[in-house]
Amino acid sequence: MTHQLAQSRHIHSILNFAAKDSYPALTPNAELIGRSWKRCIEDYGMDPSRPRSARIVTQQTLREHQDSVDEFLNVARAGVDQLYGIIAGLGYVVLLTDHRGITVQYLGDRRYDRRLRKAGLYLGADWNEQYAGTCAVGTCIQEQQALTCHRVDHFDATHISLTCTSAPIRDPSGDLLAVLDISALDSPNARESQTFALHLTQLYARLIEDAYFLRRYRNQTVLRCGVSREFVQVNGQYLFAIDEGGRIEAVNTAGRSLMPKNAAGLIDGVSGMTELFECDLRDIWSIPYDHDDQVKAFRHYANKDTLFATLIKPKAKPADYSGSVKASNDERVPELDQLAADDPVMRRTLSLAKRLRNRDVGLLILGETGTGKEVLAKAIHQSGSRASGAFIAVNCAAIPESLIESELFGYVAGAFTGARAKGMRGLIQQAEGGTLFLDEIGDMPLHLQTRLLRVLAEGEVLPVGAEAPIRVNCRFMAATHQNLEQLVQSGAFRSDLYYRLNGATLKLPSLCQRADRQHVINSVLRKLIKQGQVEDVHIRADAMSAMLAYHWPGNIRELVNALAFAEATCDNHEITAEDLPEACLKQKSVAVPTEPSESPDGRRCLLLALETYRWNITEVARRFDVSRPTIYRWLQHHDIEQPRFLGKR
Ligand SMILES: Nc1ncnc2c1ncn2[C@@H]1O[C@H](COP(=O)(O)OP(=O)(O)OP(=O)(O)O)[C@@H](O)[C@H]1O
Repeated sequence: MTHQLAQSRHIHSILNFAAKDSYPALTPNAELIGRSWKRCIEDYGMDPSRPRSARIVTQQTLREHQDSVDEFLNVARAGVDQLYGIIAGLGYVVLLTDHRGITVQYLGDRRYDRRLRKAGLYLGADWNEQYAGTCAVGTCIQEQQALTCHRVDHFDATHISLTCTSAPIRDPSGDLLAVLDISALDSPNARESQTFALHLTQLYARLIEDAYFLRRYRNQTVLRCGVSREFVQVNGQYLFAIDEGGRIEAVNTAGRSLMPKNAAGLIDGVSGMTELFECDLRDIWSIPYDHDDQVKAFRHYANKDTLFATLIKPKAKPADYSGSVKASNDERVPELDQLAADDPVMRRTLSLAKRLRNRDVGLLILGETGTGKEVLAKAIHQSGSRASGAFIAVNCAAIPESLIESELFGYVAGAFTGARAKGMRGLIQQAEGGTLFLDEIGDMPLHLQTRLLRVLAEGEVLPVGAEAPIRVNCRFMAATHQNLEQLVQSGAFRSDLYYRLNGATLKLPSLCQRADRQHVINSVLRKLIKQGQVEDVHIRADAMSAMLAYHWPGNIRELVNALAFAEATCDNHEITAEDLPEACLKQKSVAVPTEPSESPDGRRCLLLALETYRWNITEVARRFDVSRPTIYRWLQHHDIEQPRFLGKR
């Protein structure tokens, strides 16, 4: 049959499907492929009689996608190379896409470059289902499971000679991180020819996922379990990153299958190893790290299966954290590392903070109120070369305008009525040798911005009433929840001061957007216990589920208050959902909505997405599964103006 004839038959069978709503062939994937075809027709409005050519994104877009999974790609490369070594001779290519379906790593035979590129089996290819129709990568993203999309399983007639097999790779919080795919331009008609491809892709997806898990938790003890004593050290499939109290910080996909879940699919009822296995803490810590027989047997509480476990040691900490000017993002810096677990935005923020902690560039920290801007500034100060100096925090919004000047710059004796007889050293001088943190910098009056600029530009301060300036040597960090660029545009903030302060921008996501919310909740509680602000309590799973679902408008500050409240009201040292403030139980998360409704939450949610994707309307449209015109309609509806300074994307 000619390719053209095959294409027109395919189009006919899809039109037939659309009329009858049943997938034609009896295949193991029939239901799943049928669901995807339906999405293509009904949700994405695709027309099967209009095949589309493969789409390769621009170099710039590709780089943005690669940058966002940079650390993961470094780990994955070895797995992709190995897999390609196995299948290259069989005519396959290997694609690794991010969770949005953009191919960010690729290996294929250079001799067929042109054909492979044309077919979309290439670096930068967009295999999102909404663009490419039913295909292995896109449908794997939608269905969150491994599959083979063989020849006429594809929706778009352009792809019906391809055979493609994909498997999901998840991050340690269980969210989809990437998709591993092997594809070939031509293949035998029989679908069974791809059974091996499916197993191989799933195996390598797991190996890459686990390598990334071990990399992310290399500074923590990992309990590795498996069903075979002999294989547990080389291929124990269940991984649990644990803290010194045996509490589970993270779990890989296989490990998650051992955990009890509630109706919403959230891990429920278990927060520590001793609740999962019939053992106590001594049993776990008595597994010898450096011994011939490093394996111990445990029984699972629920299914009574015996699993064998081994411990993987945390990597040793470097002897000296301070002093080195060059910090790589791999380096462990405890003050900073403890602020986040596995959230991509926080990882980028902390990696930048590590690189810049010993430099005197101005840092601008952006985030909603209560997201921990001051905590981050302090951690940077404490982990940097100015740690022996003072950390002085000034809230520009909290000091009355009439006092800011004298508070910041100080004054000399007799400078004004009511001044202290001996004069006063201002906060800038008090930060000598250390760090001055200017919180809510957007509230600084214009005339004081001019004076502050002089301090930053010339390194000297002129106290009120003084005749000669005094040299100062401190680092400046500033923070705001406002849009400083917009304030600059409107003339309310000096642009020269903005550029001085903004040597680098560090972003803090709101708590409801963070993928490591569970880690934040646990670490805030541990900190409160350590500081003696609350007694030693344990969070029960129902309370944890409620807290994970709540949208935390007051961010970590609200979390601190909620935990303190819950500890005060709970019995038996155990926080249950009933002990939480009422608000936590009423409102659910707005972090992953399907559509911004007319409510204020809908507006907030749209704004969050716009900010997350830096006003890239195409990305935001993709995020909500709608078209670009719909996003523009929503902007109009919610009266949201696109900031001019970003220009059109
Ligand atoms: N990682 C953390 N661990 C424990 N507590 C934290 C953490 N981050 C923030 N907090 C607590 O949350 C509260 C708010 O933090 P912080 O003052 O740093 O936020 P902020 O963003 O500067 O707030 P604002 O914009 O209102 O000034 C404080 O009580 C702080 O101790």
